Amino acid sequence: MLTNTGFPLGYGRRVLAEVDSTNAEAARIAKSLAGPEWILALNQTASRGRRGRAWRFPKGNFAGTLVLHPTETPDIVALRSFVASLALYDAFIACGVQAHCLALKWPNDVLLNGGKVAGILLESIGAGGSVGHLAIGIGVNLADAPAPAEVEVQAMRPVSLLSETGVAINPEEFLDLLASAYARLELQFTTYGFSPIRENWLARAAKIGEVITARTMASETVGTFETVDEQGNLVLKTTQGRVVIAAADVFF
Ligand SMILES: O=C(O)CCCC[C@@H]1SC[C@@H]2NC(=O)N[C@@H]21
Repeated sequence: MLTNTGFPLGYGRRVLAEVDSTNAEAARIAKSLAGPEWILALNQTASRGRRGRAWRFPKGNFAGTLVLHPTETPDIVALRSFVASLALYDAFIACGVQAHCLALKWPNDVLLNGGKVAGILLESIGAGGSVGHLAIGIGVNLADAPAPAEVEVQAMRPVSLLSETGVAINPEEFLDLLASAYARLELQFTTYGFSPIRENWLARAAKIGEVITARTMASETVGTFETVDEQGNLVLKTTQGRVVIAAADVFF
């Protein structure tokens, strides 16, 4: 259900002119929030990406974090990266992007015409073994993308929504689409569990059935991308048999 401002009921929304990182802001304010809250920054000065990488943020792009207060165990909480990827997919469709141009890359990138248009950084905020609060940080190249030379060698080619499709949308409009899509999928996740999310994710996955490389700091595994299991792990069929991978960077 939407409020009369077009934002999903029960979700808070704050727009900051500038912040270091919306995920850092999420960590600062999470305890003071009574419910789910979207934090959008129109300028972000210290954007962070997965695995300690920097994330380039030119003005006009989307930098937002959803703060949640989940009560499940950490392994279930982490599956929300798939919920967020699907929400991004649906938000792009709502912007007018053709479905055949979009794909989801494990664990949680969104590809547009084969290039990376959006990334997700999931961080738990809390003490001890409990998650406490969850920050789902989302960066979307709406207007501009880094030049290939600005990202790691072998990283996916960065692309922007504007350059690939001609669709011009500002971050606040994009937030409305994303927040609606996320709220619908979050309800599906908490009601029916991971199965429907997993099926929808797999139906949109890039390179299923093809040979890919999964790389961690310690090892590299080359194999056929078989599936993503019920725990969200990547499953590769290799010459040594089935390999189940919980965390890695994937290269095509
Ligand atoms: O490495 C990735 O693919 C994830 C990038 C996530 C970037 C977003 S922008 C909003 C939020 N705030 C941050 O500092 N990072 C995330």
